[in-house]
Amino acid sequence: MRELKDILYKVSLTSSYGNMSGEVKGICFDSRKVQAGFLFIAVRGTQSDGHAYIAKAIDLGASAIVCEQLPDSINEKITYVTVKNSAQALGIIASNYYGNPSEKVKLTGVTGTNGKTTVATLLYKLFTALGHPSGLLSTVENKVVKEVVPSTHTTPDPIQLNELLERMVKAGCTHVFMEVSSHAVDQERIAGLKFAGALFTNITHDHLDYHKTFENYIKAKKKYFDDLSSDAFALVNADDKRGMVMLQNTKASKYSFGLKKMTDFKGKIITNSIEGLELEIGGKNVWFRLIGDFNAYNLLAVYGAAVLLGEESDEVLTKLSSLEGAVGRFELVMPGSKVTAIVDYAHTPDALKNVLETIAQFRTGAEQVITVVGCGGNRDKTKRPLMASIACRLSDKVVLTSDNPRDEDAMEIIREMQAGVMPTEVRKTLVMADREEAIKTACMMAKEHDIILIAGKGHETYQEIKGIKYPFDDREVVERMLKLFEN
Ligand SMILES: CC(=O)N[C@H]1[C@@H](OP(=O)(O)OP(=O)(O)OC[C@H]2O[C@@H](n3ccc(=O)[nH]c3=O)[C@H](O)[C@@H]2O)O[C@H](CO)[C@@H](O)[C@@H]1O[C@H](C)C(=O)N[C@@H](C)C(=O)N[C@H](CCC(=O)O)C(=O)O
Ligand SMILES: Nc1ncnc2c1ncn2[C@@H]1O[C@H](COP(=O)(O)OP(=O)(O)OP(=O)(O)O)[C@@H](O)[C@H]1O
Ligand SMILES: N[C@H](CCC[C@H](N)C(=O)O)C(=O)O
Ligand SMILES: [Mg+2]
Repeated sequence: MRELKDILYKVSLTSSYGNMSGEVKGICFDSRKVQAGFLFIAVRGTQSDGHAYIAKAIDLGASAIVCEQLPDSINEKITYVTVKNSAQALGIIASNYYGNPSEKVKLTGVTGTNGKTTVATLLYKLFTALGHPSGLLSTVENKVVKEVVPSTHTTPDPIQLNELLERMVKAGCTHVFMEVSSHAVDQERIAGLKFAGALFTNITHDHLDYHKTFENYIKAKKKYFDDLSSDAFALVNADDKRGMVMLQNTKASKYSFGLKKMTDFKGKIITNSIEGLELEIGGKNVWFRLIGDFNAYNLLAVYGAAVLLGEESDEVLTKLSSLEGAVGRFELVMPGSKVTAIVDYAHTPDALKNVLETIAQFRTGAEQVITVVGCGGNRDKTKRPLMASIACRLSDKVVLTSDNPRDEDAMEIIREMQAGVMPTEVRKTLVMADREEAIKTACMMAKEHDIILIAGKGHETYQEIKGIKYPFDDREVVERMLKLFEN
């Protein structure tokens, strides 16, 4: 039996009314999911305010309410608890409700604009290969040892998150690796979690629709490090302008990695080819299967974290050297075809630039680089002209298309992208809002040895248009089109 007062352990209450020893049958922050005997936590969101649904939650059987402000009319049969920040309270409550699972594993979080999925996935694969039952919480999928649990967010809400962590503990996981998005930090989805370690990959332009300014975006990431405990480690990319800023106010032990400065985990690129990367790392030259300079940073982050988690350096490098990255990241479709087709999840200006610059390093110059790219709807609009501009500067032909338009008009998004196309580059662009047609057109235009980059959706198996997720997989579409034009 779980009593309310136990579930509220470590939550700082500003007031309480009613029975604090009642049994809590479940916890919930969405009134639509409340059942009899549940605790409802009213959270202020971006679209609406959970406080407006307290009465509805009680109608559905909620017996206790956590809120920042009491409703005008109080129901004598219900227990009310007020707190300063109910989103933060929700995190702590969810941890308590599921038995504080993050304290029973070594939980390592990865934050940064790009590279979170790659680093978290590599860590999960590495620790599995090293013989540690592990868990993963990522954009692509969640994993409880080998069991796949579909993912809806980069970082799940606190209830899903702690429920998954509890399942991982029960399945015997000793280590868990998770992505920590800036939205999650800002919305307190990770409040109440105990981290053994935290990693910072980089910060570049993204999510200004949500954070409004780049400074706020940096602050959200930094808060993650500010809140770590003194027995955790914080490992940051020293070559990123904001890497050391992340460490400024943390109580955790401070470490850094990089290619340029003197750091705790320093690497050097020896060879960078379409086959992989050779790095000087941990005093050795090691071959890796990942492609592109940016992946040297991801590999160093993984190596550093593994060593800080107590693994033996040589064994880490041996195992890491045989691993592949995450699906939909620089993924070659039908390798060996006449045309090289790459699907990549680049959905920020920096990621797109990195991927196209990587391609530029490998190309001979005789072939064409054809890029198919769009930008997501209901997301940072200021990325749109920048991404189109980068695509044009670094490609021979560009097909501007749709990503996930969500609630926006697909053509309007493309028009905003076109604002970034210089008059001299207009002749190399085509507009084709239908993503399948856009990929088909790229394949039609491609001659032998040409390179097609399909950017933005990576592993996604849907396209979201006006609230409906239609099945769509870049990898499947390009494979079908390549076969169509093979002969
Ligand atoms: C903008 C954003 O991040 N929104 C997230 C947020 O929802 P919200 O603040 O908009 O919620 P709201 O609709 O205003 O509702 C406020 C409160 O009222 C409650 N409510 C609402 C209606 C009702 O009838 N009853 C009721 O109780 C809601 O349950 C909620 O508690 O909190 C919800 C629960 O945690 C999230 O599902 C939701 O993610 C939306 C769907 C989303 O698309 N988020 C994206 C932007 C996101 O989080 N992305 C990051 C990755 C970004 C990256 O790094 O690239 C991620 O971690 O996935
Ligand atoms: N360290 C890095 N630096 C810059 N770009 C990177 C880095 N790692 C990956 N990328 C680029 O960013 C894309 C997304 O990578 P990944 O999925 O690992 O990032 P993410 O941070 O998890 O993204 P999201 O915020 O959507 O969860 C890749 O497809 C690649 O184009
Ligand atoms: N985590 C990112 C993913 C973007 C993927 C891209 N395909 C898009 O839809 O914009 C976001 O939610 O902003
Ligand atoms: Mg991710």
